[in-house]
Amino acid sequence: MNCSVMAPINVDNVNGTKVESPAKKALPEVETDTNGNEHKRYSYEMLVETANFLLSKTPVRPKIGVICGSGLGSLAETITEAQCIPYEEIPNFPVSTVEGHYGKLVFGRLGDIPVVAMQGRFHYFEGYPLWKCCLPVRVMKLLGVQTLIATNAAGGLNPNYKIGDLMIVKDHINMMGFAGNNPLHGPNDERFGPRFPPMNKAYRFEYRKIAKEVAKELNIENIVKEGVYTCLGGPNFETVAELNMLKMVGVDAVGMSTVHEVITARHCDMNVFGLSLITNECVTSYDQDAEANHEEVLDVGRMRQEILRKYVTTLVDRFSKVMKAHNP
Ligand SMILES: O=P(O)(O)O[C@H]1O[C@H](CO)[C@@H](O)[C@H]1O
Ligand SMILES: Nc1nc2[nH]cnc2c(=O)[nH]1
Repeated sequence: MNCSVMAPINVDNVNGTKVESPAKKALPEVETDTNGNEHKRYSYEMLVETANFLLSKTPVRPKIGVICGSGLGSLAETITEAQCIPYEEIPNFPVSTVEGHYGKLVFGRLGDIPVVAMQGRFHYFEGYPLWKCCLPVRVMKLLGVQTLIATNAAGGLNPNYKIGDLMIVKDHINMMGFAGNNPLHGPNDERFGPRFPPMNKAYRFEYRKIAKEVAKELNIENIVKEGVYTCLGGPNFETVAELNMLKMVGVDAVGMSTVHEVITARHCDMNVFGLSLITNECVTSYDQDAEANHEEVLDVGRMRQEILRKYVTTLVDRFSKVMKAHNP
């Protein structure tokens, strides 16, 4: 057998000289996506520059970050003492291209709690590699954010879900990851997290419990469900056969985001809460006439904006109490 021996990572060799990590040498500077667009890989130092830029623009030191899903940008309008920074002005940041995503970072307070909200996220179907879609999550980490609340609009696959329901994300299935597309693909930077992060506790149990209690307090428990989310690459909505396959493997709601953001957040040890707004019913039979469309997604976001604002503001308050209890 002809075995080649790999150089060990960052250890002295027998001659006492430093051996370089092969991973460091393999770092591709530029990645070309399937549309032929080039995306320059960022370094840790570039994200520190981004975070420092943001810290120089605002006195807010957020501990909780919120990602507003499609049509859910109004969540950020509840933020008081708000300072908005358009993505175009932020060094190294991508820009939003989807209707219903404004493309601003909003710093301020939800209740008493200092927060930062992404009014607009980045999706794979816009042409961004997954690692670039998740760049803001790492920037949030560098800003001091400990808890990420990721919201999204999603199609309801579970037959018990109705349009306008809210789904606490219990878990996800990383369908794109099955095909090798993962935001952590490529060289690992240990300053963010480990090479092989666990993912079995992706959505914090304590937060899910609180979210169910708060739903009762706010008298919205009849519309609050809990289930499994999956993200597909999009931008097309799913075929009947695809949806039936996803149903069989235990998916309750389908979208085109969130999973990679949550993986990135867990990799850098942020606590995560996920919330889906069920904006449309997934069509799982050839007899149904309905067709999914983005206008309906945005309309349902508008319809639920008041409830969502109240729910998320209360959750931020409760989560911050838990955070203080853990880190007095
Ligand atoms: O996941 P968010 O950003 O909420 O948006 C969801 O809604 C859009 C489709 O209407 C897709 O972008 C899908 O991902
Ligand atoms: N993939 C997908 N994303 C959505 N976002 C909102 N609704 C849907 C849906 O039905 N499917």
